[in-house]
Amino acid sequence: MPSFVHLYILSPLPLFLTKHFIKLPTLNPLFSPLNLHNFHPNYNYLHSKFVIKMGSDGNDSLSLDSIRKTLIGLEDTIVYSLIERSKLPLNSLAYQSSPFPGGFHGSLMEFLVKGTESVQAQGGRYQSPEEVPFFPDNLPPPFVHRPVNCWQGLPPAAASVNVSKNIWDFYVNQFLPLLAAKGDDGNYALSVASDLACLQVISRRIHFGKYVAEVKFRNETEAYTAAIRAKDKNTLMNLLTDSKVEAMVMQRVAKKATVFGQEVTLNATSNSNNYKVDPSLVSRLYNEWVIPLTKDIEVEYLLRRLD
Ligand SMILES: O=C(O)C(=O)C[C@]1(C(=O)O)C=C[C@@H](O)C=C1
Repeated sequence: MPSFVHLYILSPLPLFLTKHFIKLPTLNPLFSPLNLHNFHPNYNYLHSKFVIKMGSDGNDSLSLDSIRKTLIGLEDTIVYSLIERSKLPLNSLAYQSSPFPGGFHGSLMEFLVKGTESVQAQGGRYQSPEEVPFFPDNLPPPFVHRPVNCWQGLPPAAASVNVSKNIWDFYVNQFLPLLAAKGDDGNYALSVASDLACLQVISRRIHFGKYVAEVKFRNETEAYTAAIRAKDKNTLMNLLTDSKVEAMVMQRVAKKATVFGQEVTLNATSNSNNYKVDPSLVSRLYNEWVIPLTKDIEVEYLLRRLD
């Protein structure tokens, strides 16, 4: 004997009511726990193991070629971000420590970067090994969890190495005065926003060295294992160094600076050697800081690879 409840469920009435009168709460799919736990995109169900995916960059397998493609893509972003920062003068007041209302003591740059990182951490930014905050202490927990959890496959001790302090120091104290012209136009917050864009992409590029090191370790496990066990930094550095690739990288970034940074005018007689950012400075950035720090990250990663 069908009850009233049965009739109600079987009738089109619930559908009609839900459609027209009852507003179900719509959860942002980013925050839904279903997004996290039902299905793990890095899990290879056929072979029962995690495979490392590279996340947002479109390359989803761990090979030297695919990682180098990502590094090449990041070159573009680095050159564009340098072009943006070079439009503003140095604005050195933004980098000098002073007391702020509310008890904060530091530079305007530190103040703004800490605040931005705190918001970005909540939005789920620092959840993969290539995304490293400059001020990791007391960051709030994320309320967005990235579904493609690309750190799953890297050994946690090795994945946690970072050179953020060195990146910050060379950028603020050595590189920025070469990039930005002397002067002060009062656009402090804008300058720092541009700095942070530069710093974040440079840091991402350098910390991608963790994946490079992982692939190199997998390709030549025996040789790397011996050097790791002997804690032999020099041998590790020699094993991972490819001077030809380094030379190509430096040439390519200089070329990108000439192509992306040329003045575009309708006047055929304009001076085509007037670049927005000096190509030799971009090459120098890579030669003196980006490549050496990437190699440091690779060595540090390898030293902890077997922990
Ligand atoms: O492509 C590699 O094999 C890397 O390790 C990256 C990189 C670089 O930073 O560009 C670093 C070390 C090598 O000597 C060559 C290039």
